[in-house]
Amino acid sequence: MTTDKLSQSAATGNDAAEQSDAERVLVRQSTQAATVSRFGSATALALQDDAHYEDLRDGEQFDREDRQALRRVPGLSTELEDVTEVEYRQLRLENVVLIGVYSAGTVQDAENSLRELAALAETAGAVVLDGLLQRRPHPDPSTYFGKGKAEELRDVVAATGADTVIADTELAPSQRRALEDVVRVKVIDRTAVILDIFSQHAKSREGRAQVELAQLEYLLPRLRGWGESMSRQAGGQVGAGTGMGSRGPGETKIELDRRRIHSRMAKLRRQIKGFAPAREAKRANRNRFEVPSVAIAGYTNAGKSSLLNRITRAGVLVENALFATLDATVRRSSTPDGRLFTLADTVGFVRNLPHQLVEAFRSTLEEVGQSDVIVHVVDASHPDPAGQLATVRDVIGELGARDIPEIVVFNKSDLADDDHRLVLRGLEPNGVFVSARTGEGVDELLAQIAELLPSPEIELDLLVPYDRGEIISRLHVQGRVLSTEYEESGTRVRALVHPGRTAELEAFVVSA
Ligand SMILES: Nc1nc2c(ncn2[C@@H]2O[C@H](COP(=O)(O)OP(=O)(O)OP(=O)(O)O)[C@@H](O)[C@H]2O)c(=O)[nH]1
Ligand SMILES: [Mg+2]
Repeated sequence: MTTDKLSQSAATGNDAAEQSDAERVLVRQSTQAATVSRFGSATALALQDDAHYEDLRDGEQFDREDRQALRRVPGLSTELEDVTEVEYRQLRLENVVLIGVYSAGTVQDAENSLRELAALAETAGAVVLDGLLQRRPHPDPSTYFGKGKAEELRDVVAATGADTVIADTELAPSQRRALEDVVRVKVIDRTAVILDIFSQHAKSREGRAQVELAQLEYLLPRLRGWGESMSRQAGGQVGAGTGMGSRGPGETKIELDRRRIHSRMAKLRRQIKGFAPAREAKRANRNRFEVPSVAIAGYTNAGKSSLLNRITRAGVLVENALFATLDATVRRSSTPDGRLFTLADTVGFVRNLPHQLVEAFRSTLEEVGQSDVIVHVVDASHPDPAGQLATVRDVIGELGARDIPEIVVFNKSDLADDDHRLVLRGLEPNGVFVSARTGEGVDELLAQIAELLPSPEIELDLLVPYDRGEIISRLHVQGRVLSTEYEESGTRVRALVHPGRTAELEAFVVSA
């Protein structure tokens, strides 16, 4: 990563930058229809006017004049006269053009997907200059866009001064190379962007190891491609800072042969396995004391961390960016009737989540698979809540967590008007409308959690000596105390406890 790039992406995390992003989005939202993108950080696409939006809707490329009228970052064209120019190009902020292919009948979906790609690109630190959709039954096997459109794309790239093209679906290595040859700038795909975001954000050692593993997995089949056009274009400095999508596991590693990459991957896998026992121990500890667990799952940017903060005042990073959370956070909370439970924040889901990451982030998502209740957060202000619900449920299914009781939460309900609420109700009649921002619905959510949490069910009659006060407190928190009497030798308690806890209480049981 270059210095420019560093300070640029660092800036996206600070308050001032976020503030101005938010302001821009707010301005826009007040002037546009409710169905328009709410990806807060997708300001580049968002700033484009309605005419442009309509054009995207048609899937047709708008004409040159219109395009010239779009917001542009001033600068020279970066069309390559010669591949050696690339080093110079690296010093600049990445300016990207997005491309997507959709087949008939899925215009809306293609649009939302491209909008989401814009948010992803911006989260990764790029500036989105333009977005082009082409309608065709399948992406062209050789250049993704058809030949004619690929040439038009080359003109758009030249006219906008873009230095990177991002395709909305995963490109075959050969497609990427062929398209690069046509457009003469770097071409990457959605998967590369997501991997890049993860590599920027992962903080823990485990998270970093998992991201590197995912990157290597992605890279492996593309080695030849990188060896040819990319290493030429990028001067071979993949890890050293060719920017988005190529901040890989490092220059030398790229040049390693497959076998050495494989052995690096094996090492990472071992490392990751090594992290598991600590996590397991933590979880076992929770299980031993029978603290039930709740996992907050949901689409990226739905407001999961905000909700966790609202419920537990945890101070977890909330950011109007995708994938703000990449490491699991677990906090304690309690039901209105005082029972303790753990609440886990999780990494956000996204459509077309690179399969390498589904695997790699299973550890974070394990919290979901092992929880007693899943709080499934949906962004009530999102244009495609049904798509979000489906994507998240697919992954929940893959985790083998389908049978875990689920509470659907429509968060950001402060942004949803009555009509929108009606639509959401239709999708999920039992959904709870919540706003992490205003606090609306949070009590109702807590009440529902309390209802679904496994409740203590074994009734015990105990006599607890006065010097074992901690047992009484724990019974209050983890079980349900039915009656208390103070006798000469201790406290006589009738309480409901979880099956797993009876053993440690045996010594205090009063025989009938
Ligand atoms: N208006 C409104 N905005 C909200 C609400 N909850 C969250 N947000 C905003 O939505 C954005 C995303 O919130 P996060 O809590 O980071 O979302 P997340 O689901 O944890 O996102 P990732 O960790 O990136 O997957 C932030 O800008 C929040 O301020 C809400 O109830 N109302
Ligand atoms: Mg989060």
